[in-house]
Amino acid sequence: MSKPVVAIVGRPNVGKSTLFNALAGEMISIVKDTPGVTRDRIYADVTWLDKSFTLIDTGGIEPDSGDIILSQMREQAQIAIDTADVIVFITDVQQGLVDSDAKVADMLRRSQKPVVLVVNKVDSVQKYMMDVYEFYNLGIGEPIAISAANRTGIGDMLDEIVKEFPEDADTDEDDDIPKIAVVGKPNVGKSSLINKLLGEDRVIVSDIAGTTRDAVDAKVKWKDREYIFIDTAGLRRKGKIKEELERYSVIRTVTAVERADVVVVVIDATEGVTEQDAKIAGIAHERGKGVVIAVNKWDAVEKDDKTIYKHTNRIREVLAYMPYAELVFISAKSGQRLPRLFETIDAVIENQTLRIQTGVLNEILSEAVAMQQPPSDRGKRLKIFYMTQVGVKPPTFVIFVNDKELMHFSYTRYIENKVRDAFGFRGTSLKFIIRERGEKS
Ligand SMILES: Nc1nc2c(ncn2[C@@H]2O[C@H](COP(=O)(O)OP(=O)(O)OP(=O)(O)O)[C@@H](O)[C@H]2O)c(=O)[nH]1
Ligand SMILES: Nc1nc2c(ncn2[C@@H]2O[C@H](COP(=O)(O)OP(=O)(O)OP(=O)(O)O)[C@@H](O)[C@H]2O)c(=O)[nH]1
Repeated sequence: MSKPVVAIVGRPNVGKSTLFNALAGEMISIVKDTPGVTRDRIYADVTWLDKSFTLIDTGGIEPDSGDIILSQMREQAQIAIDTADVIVFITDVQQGLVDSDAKVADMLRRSQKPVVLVVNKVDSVQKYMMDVYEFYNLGIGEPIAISAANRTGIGDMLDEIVKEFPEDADTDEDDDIPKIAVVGKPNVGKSSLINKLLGEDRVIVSDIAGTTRDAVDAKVKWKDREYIFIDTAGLRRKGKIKEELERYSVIRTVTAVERADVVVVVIDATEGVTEQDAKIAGIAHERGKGVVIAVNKWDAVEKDDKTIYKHTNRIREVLAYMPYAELVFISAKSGQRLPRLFETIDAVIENQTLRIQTGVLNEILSEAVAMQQPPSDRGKRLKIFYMTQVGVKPPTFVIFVNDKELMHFSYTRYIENKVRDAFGFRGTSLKFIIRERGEKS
């Protein structure tokens, strides 16, 4: 099941960043070791009780004349309507209810998306509670009073948010069909790839209306197997400044990746791999998705017998945090090696759901421990009791030890490599959880 997406919408200065940081700072579990992934306030992974979601900030409004603010708020709200499962509309009790709030509330109400109305800066309940009731007039439900700065009311707000999540997002009738997100920088050939897949005889089927306004999911059949391709191309929205465009395309990439089983990161061979490619691939890595790097426009590269090695090495270097990623050199234009792309996607799907028996895992583990002694600290040596696989997508393992503090990142990496040597797991990240024996799961 893909994680729900929650978007924050609100006027400038109502406290969106403060709220975002409060949520992102304390309750998120992020993988911090992905180089090349800058974390600004565009998105964060939040966990509340037993629920996780992706929080996005559609932000980026310049405080300016009233008219511009309103039009930008509409734009922001539209992005939220397009991409989110739940919208958090945040207002400010100290500024009071203003006209643009009412207009945006109308828009949100018409979208029929679940909306949680939040009134911020209620630093004192006594002082402001009467003013909070005024926000009922927006007609989008009961206002929840919070103070983002003091971190009060946040739990109640999160309760309301998670209540709105779809019971089980698996109600989709296409749910057994693997979902493949095609992501990448502008102009790398994402649309060309999807068009090629749809255009050839062996691949047509239908277009199904996507969940979002301008993303179209395409159902593709290849060798009797169906796939749903999630297209993120054509993210250019007219008349937008560069920064805003970037934010929008990050949001769209994150939400597409969230829905996908496997992510095809398209890069442009004629340009070579860049930091921006690393950032985009990092979004898939952090979310534990299957990853295939499609090196496109291979037809346009002048080649000698070393070209492919040079490209491979360079990509491995820039994407060093995901050595497991599969590489395929393709041409969306000529269709070259598209069959190979499908074969690779199939293999990655299989690896994402591969389960290894505990007995077999522990044979690998004892061999690994015998070959390289676990680390020790101040006379105390790490003891590894056993390991077991507890999940898939991505394959997740728990290693039971005597003392968590003694388990170094490098030793976990060593065990990961041994597991990979034995079982491959190409194309998928692996997750390791270290637990002390006796600790509850
Ligand atoms: N009194 C009070 N002030 C708050 C609270 N939350 C945020 N603020 C203040 O409100 C101001 C705006 O907060 P931000 O979080 O930057 O607001 P924003 O909505 O992200 O603003 P933009 O980036 O312009 O869209 C800052 O000075 C915050 O310190 C609160 O709960 N109480
Ligand atoms: N030589 C060559 N050119 C290609 C190939 N694939 C795409 N192109 C060209 O690259 C340009 C961009 O292709 P698009 O498919 O529009 O790229 P995109 O990633 O969808 O771009 P956005 O919509 O901006 O995100 C076009 O001029 C294509 O003709 C390829 O395999 N070989």
